[in-house]
Amino acid sequence: MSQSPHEINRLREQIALHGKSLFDRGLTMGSSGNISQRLEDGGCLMTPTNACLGRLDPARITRLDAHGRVLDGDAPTKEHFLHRAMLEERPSAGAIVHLHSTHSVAVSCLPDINPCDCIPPLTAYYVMRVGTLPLVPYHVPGDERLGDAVRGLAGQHSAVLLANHGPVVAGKNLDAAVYATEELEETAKLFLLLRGTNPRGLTPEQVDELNARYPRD
Ligand SMILES: O=C(O)[C@@H](O)C(=O)COP(=O)(O)O
Ligand SMILES: [Zn+2]
Repeated sequence: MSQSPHEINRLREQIALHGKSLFDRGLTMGSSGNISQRLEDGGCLMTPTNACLGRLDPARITRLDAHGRVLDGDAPTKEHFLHRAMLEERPSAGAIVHLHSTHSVAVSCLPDINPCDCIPPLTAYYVMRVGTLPLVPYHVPGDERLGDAVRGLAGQHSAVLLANHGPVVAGKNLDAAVYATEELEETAKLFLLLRGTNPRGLTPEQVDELNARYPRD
């Protein structure tokens, strides 16, 4: 099964619209960040490498087939391994967002975070959208080993934090992936604001109740 050219063009436009919105709000800078969208034929759309998310040309967004071969558009993001790993390990995910959002990156550089879960469950919405957030050990951007490291975690987690780099977040569609990335960034800001105050987070029972009532994709 595959989508019509009209539907694929609509998805390309959605990527460009979300990219501009994220960039305009300072959630990623320069040519940092990348977005992917699963297609029904097993392929996907990805933002091109070195492209500014604020000025994406929908026609130049890369389309890859199910084997990762470029069908059209510019050369894909250097993080194509990472996006493909996340999409392959999370069949329920329709889209992936990676940003260099400042507060999330700041958390990814802290020496004393829990690598199994970098941000505690401070709010209900964070638990509903992100859940647990493991830290992926540092690798050079675009290194295939980043894809392997993400592959090991993506089955269990819809979001991961690349050490000294930034978040990678999956959602059932692009809207959901963007909203979850935004929620992660806001919660990272809260976490940094609250550091040193011993904040009261949600209890394990409260987290369990949220997970039962609002399962993530
Ligand atoms: O941090 C990096 O270099 C990449 O992860 C990134 O954010 C932008 O790379 P491209 O998508 O290849 O431009
Ligand atoms: Zn990056």
